[in-house]
Amino acid sequence: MVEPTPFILTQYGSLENLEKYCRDMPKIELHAHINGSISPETLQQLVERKKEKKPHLAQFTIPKRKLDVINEFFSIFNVVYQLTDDDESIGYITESVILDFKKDGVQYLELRTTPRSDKNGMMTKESYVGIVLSVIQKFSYSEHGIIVKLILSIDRRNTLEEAMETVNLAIKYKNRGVVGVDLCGDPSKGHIDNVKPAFIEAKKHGLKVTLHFGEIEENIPEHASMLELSPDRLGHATHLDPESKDYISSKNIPVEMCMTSNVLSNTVKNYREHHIRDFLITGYKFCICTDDKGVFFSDLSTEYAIAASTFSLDPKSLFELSFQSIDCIFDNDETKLQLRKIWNDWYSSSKNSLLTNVND
Ligand SMILES: CNc1ncnc2c1ncn2[C@@H]1O[C@H](COP(=O)(O)O)[C@@H](O)[C@H]1O
Ligand SMILES: [Zn+2]
Repeated sequence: MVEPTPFILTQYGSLENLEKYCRDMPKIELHAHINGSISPETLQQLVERKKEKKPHLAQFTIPKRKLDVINEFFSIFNVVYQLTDDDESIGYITESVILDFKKDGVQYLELRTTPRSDKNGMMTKESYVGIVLSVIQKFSYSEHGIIVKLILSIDRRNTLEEAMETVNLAIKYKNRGVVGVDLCGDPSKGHIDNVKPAFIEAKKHGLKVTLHFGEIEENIPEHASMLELSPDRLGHATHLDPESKDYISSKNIPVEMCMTSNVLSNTVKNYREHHIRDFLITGYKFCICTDDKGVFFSDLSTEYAIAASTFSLDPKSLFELSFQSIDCIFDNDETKLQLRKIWNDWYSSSKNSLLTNVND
């Protein structure tokens, strides 16, 4: 994974130094699905809570392996959702996921999640959003050193009615932490056109839009329709047709890059062939993200370390990548200014000897 290449050893001294540098550096996470980001420890606690009522879940753990095809990935959520099927567990996982990111040095976090209801009407999509937001609102930069915002996800299998319900919640809670909407889910199911009017409605109300885009080659025929929505960011953008490439470069659309997620779900062969390579060459904008740090066992600082060792990125280049993510956030310009100051202060602080060496 993180290789101690001669470049890394020259630039950072050791692998441990690289990992420490990546942890200490202020970071931004813009592509993290709440239910895919639950740590193995938190998942175990959920199993303990539920196993009396649901004994079939007692042995559940997330398997650590590379998938043959990405479709296999989504069945994991059939089980995870049985562990997170009430307001209390949703609040619990939201808090633990935020604390995990904070511990890893994330200072601005956009979580995303698909509102769900349960069969008995105890949890509604609105109560789901309400509980996630109530946890998010507990965190402030002045007190906790992290800003957290929310994106509501629409699953590709949703009907237009379901998608509209999610967008209406996003509109209702726009000034209470929701900054945008997302299209996610099994890329081999559904079609953008089934839910497109919901995204048009979201845009009309000033919400930002991000779309999982080109995760598999079969998604290419949908690209033109997706780009008509003027998305503010794209997720993955692994398989790009020439028109999408032109669009991304001419409009400078940031792409959320999730290396380990792509490699383990087998949409990218290996780290070296990850399309970050092309983006580094062309200068297209991207931000390093995790996608599902719980399912893929890789936190954001590890993703930065993997990028450094795969593409020979020195400390200054890594910092610049993190700094560039500030331009990609969905929150307002005031927050961007605040973050730029925090990042610049960290950069100029002499505390980080690695960076000082590089600057000298
Ligand atoms: C691996 N690449 C991916 N591609 C597409 N959708 C993904 C995904 N990883 C996760 N999700 C989406 O996020 C949901 C879980 O979090 P939430 O219940 O929303 O918090 C999954 O059900 C799936 O729809
Ligand atoms: Zn995703």
